[in-house]
Amino acid sequence: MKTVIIATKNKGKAKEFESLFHPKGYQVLTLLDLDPSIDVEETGTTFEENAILKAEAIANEFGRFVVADDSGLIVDALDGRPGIYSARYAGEEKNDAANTAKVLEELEGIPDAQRTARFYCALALASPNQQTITVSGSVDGIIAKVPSGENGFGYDPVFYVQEKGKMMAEMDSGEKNAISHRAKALKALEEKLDQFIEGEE
Ligand SMILES: O=P(O)(O)OP(=O)(O)OP(=O)(O)OC[C@H]1O[C@@H](n2cnc3c(O)ncnc32)[C@H](O)[C@@H]1O
Ligand SMILES: [Mg+2]
Repeated sequence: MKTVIIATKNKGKAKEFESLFHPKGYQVLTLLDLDPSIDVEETGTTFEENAILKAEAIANEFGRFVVADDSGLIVDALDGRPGIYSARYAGEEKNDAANTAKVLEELEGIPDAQRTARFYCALALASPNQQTITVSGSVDGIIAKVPSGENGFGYDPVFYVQEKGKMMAEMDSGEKNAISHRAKALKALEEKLDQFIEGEE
């Protein structure tokens, strides 16, 4: 079986990449499998820059091609926050519930019409031998007032997707993968992946 390395330590992302890559015939390995002690500093100012930093560092570490994901929640009423700081919004411990609570608190008193947001995902594909490629995807939503749903991760329990009439965390993985920012970015990457892998051989 073909293997793809994803430069992530986020369990929620890892699960989604598995369900997205398995049907394409790839086994997924993440830093959680390979070496959880590796930590790449996310010093970029955009999702793309951070995805490139992670992908290139891990590609150089393992000497082969790697995909990295940098993603987050962009809330219009918060001037785009938490944005690239989504993982650590409420502190270094990267607590999903605390991050979500902080966003809800900051949006207190803001009516539904002004609670518009989107998830954004930048993917970088890097290798020691080739020029790095980036792609992106996004999905629009509204920040709910009360969390609901057990599925997914991160801000999914407060991200209401109007076209589906439910919260992201109320969708099963198939439903989320049909509309998510990550799935859209991966679709864009898919078109370039085969050619990139040929360049490796
Ligand atoms: O850097 P890696 O190791 O990949 O893991 P991370 O959790 O630090 O990942 P990011 O730096 O890309 O930060 C992304 C954060 O944005 C949020 N996020 C991204 N995608 C999401 C999704 O599909 N559903 C809910 N929240 C999401 C969530 O809080 C993530 O922790
Ligand atoms: Mg991170």
